[in-house]
Amino acid sequence: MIMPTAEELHVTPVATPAAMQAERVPDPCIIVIFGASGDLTKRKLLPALYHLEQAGLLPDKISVVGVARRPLQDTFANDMKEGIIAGGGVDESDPKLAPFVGKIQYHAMNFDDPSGYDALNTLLGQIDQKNGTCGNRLFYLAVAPEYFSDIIKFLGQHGMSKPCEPTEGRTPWVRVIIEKPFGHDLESARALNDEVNKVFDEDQIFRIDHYLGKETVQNILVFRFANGIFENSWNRNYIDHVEITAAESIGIEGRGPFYETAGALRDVVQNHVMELLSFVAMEPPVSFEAAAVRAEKVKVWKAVSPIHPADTVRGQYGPGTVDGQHVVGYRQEDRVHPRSQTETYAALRLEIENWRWAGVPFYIRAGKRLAKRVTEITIQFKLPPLLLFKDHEGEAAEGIKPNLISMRIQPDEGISLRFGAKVPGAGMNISPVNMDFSYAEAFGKSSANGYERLLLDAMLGDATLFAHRDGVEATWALMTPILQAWAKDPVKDFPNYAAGTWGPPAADALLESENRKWRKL
Ligand SMILES: NC(=O)C1=CN([C@@H]2O[C@H](COP(=O)(O)OP(=O)(O)OC[C@H]3O[C@@H](n4cnc5c(N)ncnc54)[C@H](OP(=O)(O)O)[C@@H]3O)[C@@H](O)[C@H]2O)C=CC1
Ligand SMILES: O=C1O[C@H](COP(=O)(O)O)[C@@H](O)[C@H](O)[C@H]1O
Repeated sequence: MIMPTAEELHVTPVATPAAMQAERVPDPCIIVIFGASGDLTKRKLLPALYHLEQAGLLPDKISVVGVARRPLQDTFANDMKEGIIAGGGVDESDPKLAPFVGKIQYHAMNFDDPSGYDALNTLLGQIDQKNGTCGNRLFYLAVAPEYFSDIIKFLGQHGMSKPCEPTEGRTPWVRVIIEKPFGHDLESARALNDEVNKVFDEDQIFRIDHYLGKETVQNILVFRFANGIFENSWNRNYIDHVEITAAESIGIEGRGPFYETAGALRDVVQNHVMELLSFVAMEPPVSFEAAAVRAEKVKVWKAVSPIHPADTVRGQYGPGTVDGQHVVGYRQEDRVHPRSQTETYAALRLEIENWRWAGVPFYIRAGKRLAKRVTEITIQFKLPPLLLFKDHEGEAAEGIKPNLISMRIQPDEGISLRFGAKVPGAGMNISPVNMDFSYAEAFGKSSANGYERLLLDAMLGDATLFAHRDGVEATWALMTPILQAWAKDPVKDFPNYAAGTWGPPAADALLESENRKWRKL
């Protein structure tokens, strides 16, 4: 039988989205990193770019231009080399290292000085001529959020936001990656979106959330939508509740001034945790194209009922012991106010009002200086309707526990399924056991930090794993009323948890009032 072609059927064939193509090498380009002497560039961005180079995923013709204020021309490349070695676990003798470092250069300017942009533009033009980077630019704003607007505005004013004319059949591109936090509440996020959209078209803008670059986060969608057995029970009929924990054992790592204006809700809940929530709760998208995935995520956030302040908990760490070391409390950290009201811990309960999730509580907690570093999503299922074996809990057994799926985002990346098994012996005793998948065991490696994948996607123009304007505003719409309620109601009991513990007792009470408990991690 002769099958009609897509054209004859009047359907547009769906190209494999860039995010799903195995071998993807971007066009020649210049990556311009604003904030190049900062912590993020050295610890994460340059090591990530180097890992891409090692994997053969960068184009041969690529240049990296670091931009910051201090005159670092003589030392910058070497500094970045050290960052790649330390942050990327790279051996100094790696033969690709020196040639890669040779592609990095530095441009000193003040972000608010217009003349610096003219000089930068000239430099980029010269690099194009010399290295054949074809006018393609990826601007990365690895800077404090107060600089986002200025840099965007000046790029626009200096004609740097628009691609140059196509030559030799090639259409050059200009893209911008904007770091988080994208705004500090709904109003400021909207204003920033407006400013950015005045200069760049939406398809040029890549709002980064590095959680989306993590393999384990992307795997939530694969687990749900590439397997036939889970999705049927992924709803209110079978699921009792969902927990999302993003626990860190580190403190604020010298970022006092930033953290004082942020706090846990803004720093990780509005972005990383909301992304996890959307992946766990979304409906299957019609394809893995950026627009389809983003649309389903936004539907989840918009379906969340307003979160009542009584369903939230704030915490701040006091002195304590982490990994056997005494650590200071938040208020004693460098450049933190001695009576700071900033929360280093946030927990909340929310519900998603749609057909799939109505009535299922989602409990979320995130914090610094907790007992251990672990990001995990737990899906707790309902007990079976008939407890056939309830009279058979012998001494050797732990009893009938609900099924759990736990997705370990990091560390020890993997997924496990808890179910009841018969304890060997004459009786009919039941104990919980686990079926476990570990990334390290299955694939011989655990996941990278997320920046590799996202940098590559931005160079390829694939925005699937980046936040869209609507999404950013939808998550801020959820967080802003909580922030406003907290601001009106100063806390009297901070610090209310000791460093190295699991957070304030009120977070336990949030679940206990509904006869539940946080899973022990
Ligand atoms: N660090 C991290 O782990 C993470 C950071 N982020 C986000 O990334 C962004 C950058 O963070 P981070 O690297 O920690 O910040 P840093 O404070 O370490 O770096 C700031 C950079 O901006 C430059 N800079 C500041 N003011 C000016 C100016 N007026 N003109 C020119 N350059 C200037 C500094 O240059 P100079 O040294 O010359 O002053 C430096 O290169 C922030 O938005 C942060 O929220 C997001 C996730 C994780
Ligand atoms: O964006 C941020 O994320 C980190 C946590 O990222 P992870 O990949 O190490 O889990 C957090 O420490 C930081 O405060 C926040 O700004």
